[in-house]
Amino acid sequence: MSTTIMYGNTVADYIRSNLTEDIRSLKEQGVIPKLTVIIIGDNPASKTYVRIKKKAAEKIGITSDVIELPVNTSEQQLLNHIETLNEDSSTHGTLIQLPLPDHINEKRVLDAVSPEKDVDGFHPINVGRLSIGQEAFYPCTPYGIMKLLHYYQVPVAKKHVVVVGRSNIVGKPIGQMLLNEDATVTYCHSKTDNLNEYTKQADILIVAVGKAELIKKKDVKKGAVVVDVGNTFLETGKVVGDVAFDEMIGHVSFITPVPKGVGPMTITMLLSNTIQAAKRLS
Ligand SMILES: Nc1nc(=O)c2c([nH]1)NC[C@@H]1CN(c3ccc(C(=O)N[C@@H](CCC(=O)O)C(=O)O)cc3)C=[N+]21
Repeated sequence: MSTTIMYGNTVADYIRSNLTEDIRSLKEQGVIPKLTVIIIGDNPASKTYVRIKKKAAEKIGITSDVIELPVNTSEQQLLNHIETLNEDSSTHGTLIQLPLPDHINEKRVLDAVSPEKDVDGFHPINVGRLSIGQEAFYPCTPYGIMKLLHYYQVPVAKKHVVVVGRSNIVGKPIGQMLLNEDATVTYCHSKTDNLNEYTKQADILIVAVGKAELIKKKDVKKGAVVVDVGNTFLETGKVVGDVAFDEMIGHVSFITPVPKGVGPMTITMLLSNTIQAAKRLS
């Protein structure tokens, strides 16, 4: 079995070069797309991600503002910042970096972002629109996975997709996007008994759990397509996914690596959503 590695960074470069065209035509109309990221506290992983987002935005010509707030910021202060951004016509996308500190209610905060500027696709309006197949901001990671599967021409209709993980950010929405493309979808999660009885049945296996190398060769059908959404920083500084990658080579038909797999696609779809927001708002 020959294994194709689905490189997100390659697809990301391709999509970003198309986005550059969109930015050029927006600029001709006098619109400079702008993304504002709010980060609270000093979680090192969050800081890394925010740095990656800012750099990627500026590289293709999206203005990027980062509002850094101290860890003791109150929920009300955060809501005030969000309200200011909702009213600010120079900002098209607002992203609240997660996770938030424990004293802040995530739901109230995400609900406060204007759905028109919700480039993360986390507002209930956008979640609802996705679930009934309407146009919406799609959450960046699952949206990026769909683009990756399309780019590598992986057929989805009628395939049995097994999603491991049921987060609002990845697991649930990727299942819905695949359902919208006529896949048969099974969700597994932390309370699923005998997980590998399900994973072994997958034509396409999406793993979004956050446990380093949870999924081994014995858990995956020969010739399956594997998408690894994990991103665990080991103490050695290495980043690994939820799938034991090396064992899968020669066993599966397609697989995403970590790093350079889903991560760069997430960032790319954030840029794409920001440009969409700028187009719709201007
Ligand atoms: N409001 C919000 N929106 C998010 O989209 C969001 C978030 N909060 N909180 C955290 C997660 C995580 N996330 C990643 C983005 C890029 C990489 C990425 O590009 N990773 C590189 C490796 C990173 C490295 O090498 O340091 C790669 O996979 O090649 C990973 C993870 C976005 N998230």
